[in-house]
Amino acid sequence: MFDLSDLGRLRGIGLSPALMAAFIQELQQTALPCAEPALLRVTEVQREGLTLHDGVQPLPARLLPAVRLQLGAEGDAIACGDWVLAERNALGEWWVAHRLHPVNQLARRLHDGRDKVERVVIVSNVDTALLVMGLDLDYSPRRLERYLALVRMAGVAPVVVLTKKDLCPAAEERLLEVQALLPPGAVAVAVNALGEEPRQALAPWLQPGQTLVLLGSSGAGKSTLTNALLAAPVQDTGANRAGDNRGRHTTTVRSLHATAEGACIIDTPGLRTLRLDGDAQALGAVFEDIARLAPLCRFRDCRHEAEPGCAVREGVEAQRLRNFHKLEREARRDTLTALERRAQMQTWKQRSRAAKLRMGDKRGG
Ligand SMILES: Nc1nc2c(ncn2[C@@H]2O[C@H](COP(=O)(O)OP(=O)(O)OP(=O)(O)O)[C@@H](O)[C@H]2O)c(=O)[nH]1
Ligand SMILES: [Zn+2]
Repeated sequence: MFDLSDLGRLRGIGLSPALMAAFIQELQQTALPCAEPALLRVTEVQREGLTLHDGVQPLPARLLPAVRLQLGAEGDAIACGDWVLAERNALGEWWVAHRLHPVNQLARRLHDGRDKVERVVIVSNVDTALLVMGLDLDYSPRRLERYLALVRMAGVAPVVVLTKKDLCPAAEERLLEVQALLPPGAVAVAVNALGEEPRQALAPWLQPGQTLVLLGSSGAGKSTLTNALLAAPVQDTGANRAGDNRGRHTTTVRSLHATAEGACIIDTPGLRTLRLDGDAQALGAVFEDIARLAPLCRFRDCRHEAEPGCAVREGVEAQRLRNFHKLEREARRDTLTALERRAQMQTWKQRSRAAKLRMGDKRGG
């Protein structure tokens, strides 16, 4: 179906074997939208057009209206990181004919006045989110909890990178403090982002075909870290745009950088201001300690605020609980549109069905 010689190139812009397998499966169930589709990755979304990448060069493209309409009807949109099938017409213009199902999406909520919330997809198909936080004044376990929750609700694996280790005498203690906030299996590292350290410390997440995004406040060290991980330093990421491809081997689209190891980093402005998409229910699930203790509260519907006999207030650090409540309020305040609410009910139902099945398994075995 595809030219296999393309696959090596696509690997360099994030095509993993797992993604490829998912796409093949999807395409076995879908009629091919065009005769000779090329598999390409979206590296930038503009108001009118898109930039696609074939692993060698950026290609300006447009979305076929039918594709836009269909995505819109599903409350979805094309985003940086998406994989698509596109075809070139007789005029040499690229048109996107099909968007392949993303394995995950980081989305953001925008409030439009009082009662309308818009979901904006920022990036798709991400393997790892590097949560970047400086060990200087930027250091805030509460903010980190927020990032961890938001990223995990989107199904993206977090790795915490504490930068400016060289400037912080308490680096080791803070690393321990952060490790205590992590879900099982997640990792935090402390580095001096100005040196070679990041590449070694992050090697497990930089395998060829991996896609990473960096999240963190301004000044946390995201650009410094990106430069430390890239095949060749990008002097000024902002100046390195699509038109500047001077035949270099590495990708030169502004928002997608290849690392020395063959992973790719997506850097998109949308990720810099963060109010990620998520609901209160899902939030509860990613604060595992709270979820674990809640059934032990005296009242079934305990909100862990002022109720007597609250096991959560007893067992969870006050600041962490306060932060949880804050995030929860935020998630609730994001009033959902009717459409979103229906979609959400559907996932909740599926989830609780799956959970019941799991419980049944446990009891049975
Ligand atoms: N000493 C030291 N300085 C660092 C380290 N990481 C980043 N810096 C410095 O911190 C400043 C901010 O780093 P940037 O990489 O620009 O931060 P950023 O997260 O990209 O910031 P925005 O682009 O505003 O989002 C720069 O002056 C870096 O040189 C580190 O590990 N050690
Ligand atoms: Zn309680």
